[in-house]
Amino acid sequence: MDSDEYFDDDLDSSFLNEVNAIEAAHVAASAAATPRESPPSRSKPLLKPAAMSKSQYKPTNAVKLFPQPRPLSPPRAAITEGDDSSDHYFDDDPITLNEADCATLDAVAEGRKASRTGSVHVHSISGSSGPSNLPDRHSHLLQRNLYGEVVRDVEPSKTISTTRPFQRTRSTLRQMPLPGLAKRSKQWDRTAYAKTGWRKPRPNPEKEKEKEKGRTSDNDGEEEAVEFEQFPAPEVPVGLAAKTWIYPLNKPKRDYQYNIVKKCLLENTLVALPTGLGKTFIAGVVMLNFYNWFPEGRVVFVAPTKPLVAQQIDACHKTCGIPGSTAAELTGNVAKDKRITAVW
Ligand SMILES: Nc1ncnc2c1ncn2[C@@H]1O[C@H](COP(=O)(O)OP(=O)(O)OP(=O)(O)O)[C@@H](O)[C@H]1O
Repeated sequence: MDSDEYFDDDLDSSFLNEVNAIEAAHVAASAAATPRESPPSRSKPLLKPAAMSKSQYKPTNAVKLFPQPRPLSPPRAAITEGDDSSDHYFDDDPITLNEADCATLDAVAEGRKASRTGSVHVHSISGSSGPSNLPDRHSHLLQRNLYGEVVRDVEPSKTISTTRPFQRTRSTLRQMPLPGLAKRSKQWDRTAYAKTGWRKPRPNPEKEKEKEKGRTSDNDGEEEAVEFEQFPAPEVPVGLAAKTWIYPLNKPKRDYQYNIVKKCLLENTLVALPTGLGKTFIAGVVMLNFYNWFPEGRVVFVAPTKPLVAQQIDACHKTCGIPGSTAAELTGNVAKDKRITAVW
């Protein structure tokens, strides 16, 4: 929208001429009071060629320059064609342009337009280090230092490929071992493991000697492994008490218990029964008969735990009638010298 079209509809030409005359008188008075001087040359980008009038200057398609909008714009009817009196509106504007600056602005606008359409080109602006792709009129785009010298890049900039924007590079940090992880020096051999399996640790003779010393020094507090001597199997004196055997009747008679007891008295027997079916009672009845057959002999009952040993002694006494005074409990808590006196 042109600023000259503001007052075209409502104001007639006589009124506008009158306003124009008043404004011209004010401008002449202010010009007489302060003599006008030509503005000094500026270093910042300029917007209007100094040697061009408003009618002569035509901005390109890329850069369209508009004067600063004003609340009161001169009517078109008051200005005759070819009259340069309207240039004072531009003279009041502190920004002026020369041709080189306009060309620079054109180049910037063209660059922006190209970037919107997607065709991005990165030009090398490394100065004298290589041939520049920019024409001479774009020398203003070169980066310069405070002394006006062209700043050189450390490495010449590379052209970015639009077909492959990202290029994979291997990080150097991955190749370095982490501080918490040690480098693997051994590999797991499954075949060797399948052949050998877990191996028991070899006994250390020095440690065994230390254990032996500890056992001899402290016999009361530790459980020791009991050693047994092998004796020949006893021969049953046929014709004496072995001709008869007894079976307690203080509990209901069960045929399987009775048959197992009879079998155990005549042969070596391994009894395998579910729990709670009276194995302890069967063992007590067998021990009772051998107790009667061999009054000077000894019956040894072996159990894996101390409670089972105590349970068997109680069952032999209460169920089978074997006196408890004749029974002795041998565990690891009993000293070696007391074992002989307790049993034999
Ligand atoms: N003939 C029986 N008549 C009645 N009760 C019996 C008889 N025999 C054993 N009992 C009782 O059955 C219970 C289990 O007996 P016992 O402890 O001898 O079984 P067990 O097979 O030795 O058990 P575990 O396998 O746990 O040692 C006990 O209370 C016992 O008094």
